[in-house]
Amino acid sequence: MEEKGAENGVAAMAACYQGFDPAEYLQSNYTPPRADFERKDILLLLSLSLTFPGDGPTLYQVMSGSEELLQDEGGCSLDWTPFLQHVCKLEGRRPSAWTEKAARLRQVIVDIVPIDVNRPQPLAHDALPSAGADCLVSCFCLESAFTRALGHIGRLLRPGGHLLLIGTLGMSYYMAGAGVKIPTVPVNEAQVCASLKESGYTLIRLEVYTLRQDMNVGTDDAYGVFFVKAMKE
Ligand SMILES: C[S@@+](CC[C@H](N)C(=O)[O-])C[C@H]1O[C@@H](n2cnc3c(N)ncnc32)[C@H](O)[C@@H]1O
Repeated sequence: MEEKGAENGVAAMAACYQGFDPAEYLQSNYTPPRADFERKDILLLLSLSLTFPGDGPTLYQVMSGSEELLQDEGGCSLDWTPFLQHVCKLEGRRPSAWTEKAARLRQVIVDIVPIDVNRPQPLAHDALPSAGADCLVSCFCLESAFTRALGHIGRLLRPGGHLLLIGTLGMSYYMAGAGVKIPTVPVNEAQVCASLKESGYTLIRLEVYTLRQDMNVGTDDAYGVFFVKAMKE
């Protein structure tokens, strides 16, 4: 009975995501006031970047981890150039190095594979080396089933491997397109820590950023963002 309920929940969520509009999502979350390179307090959001589960339409995660792409091969509307330039700056490179970084990104992203964090085995069994990945990076993707999803993605990591996680605090929904309201599980800092522990991770570092009033753009009800570095036990 419980299993059937969970299956229905997953199916309902999958139906919601049919309406996910990448252009709207990027406009709401990756343009000012939420992404503003003039403001020092927001830049933290971009400085912890590397990738993995549920990247969706965004690329900022992979810019530092390897060294987006570019406008518009997939019909995506956001110009990632300022993000690339900013990551170069954070890394101490000259801003003009962004073109090299973009080229390198194209080289090192070898594949994009489907993942479903609701499944105990989220990736196809041969998508990763059998020992597991050294590092997983997940940004704003586990909110639909936080603790369960944390446990599932942990199976992709080798023991001693690292998890870099970014997520929202207190968010019960977000708008992913006109009229597309996606329900999420609101968590607070204590719940994040407890879920990590329950799922077999050792917390190394937790940072919290409280969203400023002007960053409430009406597309979700989050009060903050957390950044976690953790190790799989
Ligand atoms: C809020 S968006 C985050 C997009 C992007 N990672 C970012 O940092 O802005 C949520 C993402 O979670 C992905 N997602 C939703 N359900 C998922 C699931 N069961 N497994 C993996 N990813 C999922 C969606 O495709 C979407 O890209």
